[in-house]
Amino acid sequence: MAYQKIRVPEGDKITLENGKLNVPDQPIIAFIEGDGTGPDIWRAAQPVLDAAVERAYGGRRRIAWMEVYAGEKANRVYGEEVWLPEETLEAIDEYVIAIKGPLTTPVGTGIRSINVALRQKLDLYACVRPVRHFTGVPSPVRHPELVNMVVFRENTEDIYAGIEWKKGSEEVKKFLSLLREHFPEAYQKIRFPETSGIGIKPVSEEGTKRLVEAAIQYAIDNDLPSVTLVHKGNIMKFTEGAFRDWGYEVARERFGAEPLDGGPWHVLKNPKTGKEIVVKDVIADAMLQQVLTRPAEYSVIATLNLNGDYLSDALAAQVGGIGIAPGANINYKTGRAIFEATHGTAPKYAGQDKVNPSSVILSGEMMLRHLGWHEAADLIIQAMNRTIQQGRVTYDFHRLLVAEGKPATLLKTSEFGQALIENMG
Ligand SMILES: NC(=O)C1=CN([C@@H]2O[C@H](COP(=O)(O)OP(=O)(O)OC[C@H]3O[C@@H](n4cnc5c(N)ncnc54)[C@H](OP(=O)(O)O)[C@@H]3O)[C@@H](O)[C@H]2O)C=CC1
Ligand SMILES: O=C(O)CCC(=O)C(=O)O
Ligand SMILES: [Mg+2]
Repeated sequence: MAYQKIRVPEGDKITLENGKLNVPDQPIIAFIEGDGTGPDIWRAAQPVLDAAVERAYGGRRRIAWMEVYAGEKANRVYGEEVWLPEETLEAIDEYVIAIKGPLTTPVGTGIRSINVALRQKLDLYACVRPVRHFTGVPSPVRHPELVNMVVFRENTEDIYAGIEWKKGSEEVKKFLSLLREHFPEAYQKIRFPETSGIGIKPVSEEGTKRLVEAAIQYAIDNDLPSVTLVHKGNIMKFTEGAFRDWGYEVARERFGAEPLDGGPWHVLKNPKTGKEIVVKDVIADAMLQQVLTRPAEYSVIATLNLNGDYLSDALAAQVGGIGIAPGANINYKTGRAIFEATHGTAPKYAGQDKVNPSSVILSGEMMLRHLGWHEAADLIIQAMNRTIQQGRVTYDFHRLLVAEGKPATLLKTSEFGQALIENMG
């Protein structure tokens, strides 16, 4: 396809065959630099990913990076108020895999999230956020090494669908009159109808089942002991409660799980190892304390969009903070994916070459594994371990290490990237 502003580099397309990726030696991979600190971290991350590929494959493989635009940079390239150009979506769709920096979303006004729009428009239904501790990373908890979880956050529905109307708007008036006419009892429950904004929370059986299926399959493929469905189903019975019920249903229907001691927990046999995998559920508020008090009991977590957003930042804090929290948005049926850090644009640090690039680098590490380039991914993990153990860290870890009276060398974003490259292989 011919693009207006996107320059397609020399290289080959990743293709999809029966849902499996076909990765050439010089794959074209799209990237979005991001807003705020996005350019700082991407400038540090790209050389690290390139060095890992170069060292793992001795020049036989190379990523051909293709910049695509979204957010503030799209305004500069395409003109004002162009936040997510159609050709950005087309290019990611055509080239299958992308990695991105964070993009700004204003609070209470202005455009809706471009991050969320990318996930929804490309139907990247699973937001996968692994949370693990690297030895030497400072943490506010006493045993961060017990935190080893992977959050599967539903990525396309829930209140992130963006169906909401402002207080006093024509839309809200129309909606309230519809409610008053057809659902008078429900209407009575709205405490202050004249001054309410209204939001809608769609949660579907299809959306839930494909997400929980991906989470259980991940537990099978990675020989993990449990999948926990996290919901607020006591209060929101037909959305979050249904999520739990559909989750157990897919465990039974798709994986042959059976109720454990009469239910509601289930157990299934991992077809690859013969070991048991427990599928359990925990109510979301209790889960936020459980992950602090009994983290070793949780492994894979499957949850709805908002719960997953909260939980992934809270879990990241336990292993050093969102500066080291990677993620991926994946459609497991097609293999299409956008890799991105869990954190946002951290605008107060923009342009200072200061923040931690680990989240986006580890998102790149996830991307390399998704491509099947495990040797390059392993080099990144090895370099991360070495560099952190040398106490060479960015401001976020440095301030915690200093507070603990531990030795540490303060590095800039770019210097941390260089240290990783030095420590590779
Ligand atoms: N996927 C995406 O693109 C996301 C975008 N956003 C957007 O980002 C903007 C800012 O959101 P905000 O709520 O401030 O959250 P951020 O995640 O941007 O920042 C919150 C705090 O987290 C810490 N932090 C963030 N990134 C890093 C990093 N790379 N290294 C070290 N520490 C880091 C900083 O803590 P400290 O102050 O303690 O140093 C920072 O002040 C909003 O517009 C929001 O919508 C938010 C989340 C995800
Ligand atoms: O899109 C945004 O601005 C925030 C998204 C977010 O917090 C997340 O995906 O974790
Ligand atoms: Mg978030």
